[in-house]
Amino acid sequence: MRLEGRATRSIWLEPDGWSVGIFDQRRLPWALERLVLKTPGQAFDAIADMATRGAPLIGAVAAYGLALALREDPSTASLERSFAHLASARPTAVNLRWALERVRAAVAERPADERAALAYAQAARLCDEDVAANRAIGEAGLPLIREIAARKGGEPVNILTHCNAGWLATVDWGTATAPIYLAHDEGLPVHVWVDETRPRNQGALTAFELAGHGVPHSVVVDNAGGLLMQQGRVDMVIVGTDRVTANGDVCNKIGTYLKALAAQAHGIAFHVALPSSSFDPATPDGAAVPIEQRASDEIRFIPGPDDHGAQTRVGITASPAFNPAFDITPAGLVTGYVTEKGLIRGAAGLLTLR
Ligand SMILES: CSC[C@@H](O)[C@@H](O)C(=O)COP(=O)(O)O
Repeated sequence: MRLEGRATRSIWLEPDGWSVGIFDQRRLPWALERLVLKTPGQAFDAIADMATRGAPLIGAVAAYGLALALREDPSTASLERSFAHLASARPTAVNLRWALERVRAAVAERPADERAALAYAQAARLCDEDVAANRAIGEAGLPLIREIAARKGGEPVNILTHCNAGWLATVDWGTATAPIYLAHDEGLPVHVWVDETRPRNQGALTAFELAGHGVPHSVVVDNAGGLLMQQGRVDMVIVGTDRVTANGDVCNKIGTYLKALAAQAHGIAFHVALPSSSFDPATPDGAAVPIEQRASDEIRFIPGPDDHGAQTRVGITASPAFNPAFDITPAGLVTGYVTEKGLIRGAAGLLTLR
């Protein structure tokens, strides 16, 4: 998407041709800082500390992390060690292991001196595929917005989203945001309710993106969704996902489930956008997904700039806190899965993704 007037992806190779550039998402939306990853350890830290985040982008960073490891040491021992280490950076998004497996499969049977170049090529291919998949997700989701727009005869289509499933969370376009960007580009009136998404406030990233693309939006606190739906001010909900299991259960950022419950209570469509890399047919249902448990300080403190722009944090509570990062929305609450292969209604159709 466009950033500072230029077409920009969320991950790139630096001019040296081998180190990997990403944005430090911990600093957004206050500052646009880039990080340069030169070692697999730096790739691991960027994922674990959430400098980079979002299921597809985590996969892309891990893929390049494995390429960086093979550049240092192309042995099989190094491949397996780095694979295991990078795979442990975060537990929930299935894209992480998927991407690492793609790279490992491309290099494992090849001579050591070819492995780094092959790994870089595979990581680049995976990134290009993600961009194409997200664009296709946009095309598959656009008719949903068109239908509502036609019904509303010129009134804005109000779309609620949770977390950041935008271009910053993928390589480009985003998943949940791709249909929104395409709708906006073709002149449909859209307005996005952006859930703040405590505790990491990924809604601020979504708002940053939407502002950059000129899409009207409002950030709301996570608890506002129920009221907005009750008042008829939400036409559809669309979210991304970290993993959709074989039965169609959806693991996504904590708070997604409550929005799905509210949407069902009010007869509002609840759509999940996903590339096939987020589908995990090997995990039977949501109960089997490892839910990441993050530090309680993420709840107890909020980071941000002070009045002079210096990074600081403020306390919210001195009490113990419990911080599960994801939740499970049962398949029965999902109206449709918006995928690069089209709109899928019903979990059985997900099997076409693998
Ligand atoms: C296209 S991104 C989909 C999901 O990864 C996204 O909604 C989400 O939950 C991200 O969680 P995060 O903890 O910020 O990595």
